[in-house]
Amino acid sequence: MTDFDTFIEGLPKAELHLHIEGSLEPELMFELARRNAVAIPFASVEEVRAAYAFSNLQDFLDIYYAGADVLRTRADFHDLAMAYFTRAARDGVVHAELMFDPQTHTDRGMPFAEVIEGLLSGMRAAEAQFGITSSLILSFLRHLSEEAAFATLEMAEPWLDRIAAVGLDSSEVGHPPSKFARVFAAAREKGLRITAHAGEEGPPEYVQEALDLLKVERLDHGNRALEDEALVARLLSEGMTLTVCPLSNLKLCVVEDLADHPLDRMLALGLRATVNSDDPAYFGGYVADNYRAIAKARGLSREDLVTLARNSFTGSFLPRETVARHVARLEAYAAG
Ligand SMILES: Nc1ncnc2[nH]cnc12
Ligand SMILES: [Zn+2]
Repeated sequence: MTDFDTFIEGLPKAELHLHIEGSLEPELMFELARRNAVAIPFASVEEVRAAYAFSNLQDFLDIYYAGADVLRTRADFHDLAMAYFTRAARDGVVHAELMFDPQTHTDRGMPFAEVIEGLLSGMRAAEAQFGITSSLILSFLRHLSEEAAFATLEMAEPWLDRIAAVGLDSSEVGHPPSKFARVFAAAREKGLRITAHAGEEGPPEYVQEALDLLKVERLDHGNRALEDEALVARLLSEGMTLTVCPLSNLKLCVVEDLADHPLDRMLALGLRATVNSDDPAYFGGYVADNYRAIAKARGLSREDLVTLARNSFTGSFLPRETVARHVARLEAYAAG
């Protein structure tokens, strides 16, 4: 490992864009399939990995939702979360804001309580074992209806003090943020923070809608915002954080090659970009792999990496004082 790799792994960082269901490694998928007597259409871990060749977001989502079917109990969600934190600890993650998709589970008969209590239990165990703090982002599936999103928000009511934010994910094109304006207004009224996927495959207009109608406090992906100069100016003036996912962008063909990735252009423009893994079990890398891959592809400097890590704290939903503490520790690390 080079000094640069060691520097990346040791860099204290927050992960702000991670779908916990997307951290289900094929090995754990097989273990859970066996434990829960669920049939899966693959003979081996290698066969599962070979199936992970995607030409767009929908290709991936089809296999991602199918994979989640092995998750059947509270213990499964605990184990899933702990597997992620165990891996993230090695990558210098000190805080993670986990997205979860309740509808993927409640729609196949799992009680919301089992899902969230399993995750919360894994999050407590990770804090005790690794010192990693975390929070939850309840993500609505945008290919489903507004009514279904409202029902999910209602299910979450008893746990609202343990949910930091709501998000919006799944198939973007054809499901603009405007479809969920009323649900997000209700979530804001309940004191939840707001984020949403926009501009991954969808046009700049979807980013505009996420800002105007959902009132997002940060933007998941946001790549296509770069197509609109006025929108970039607005993101700059609002100090918006973008949760960028380089390996995801490569695997879902948002970019053809990492050498074409716009991350350093975002930084040069002054946008508050961060680096994240999105669905690491499906895209071939956890957060430090993403830092390494994009640093190599775009020739990022140590200073750029420190900026990315700093943005991960300032863009988090943590209280100001906690952010300041993390940033001070990061600056001390960067100073050597
Ligand atoms: N990259 C992504 N975009 C939209 N929805 C998702 N769900 C999980 N990963 C996603
Ligand atoms: Zn995502």
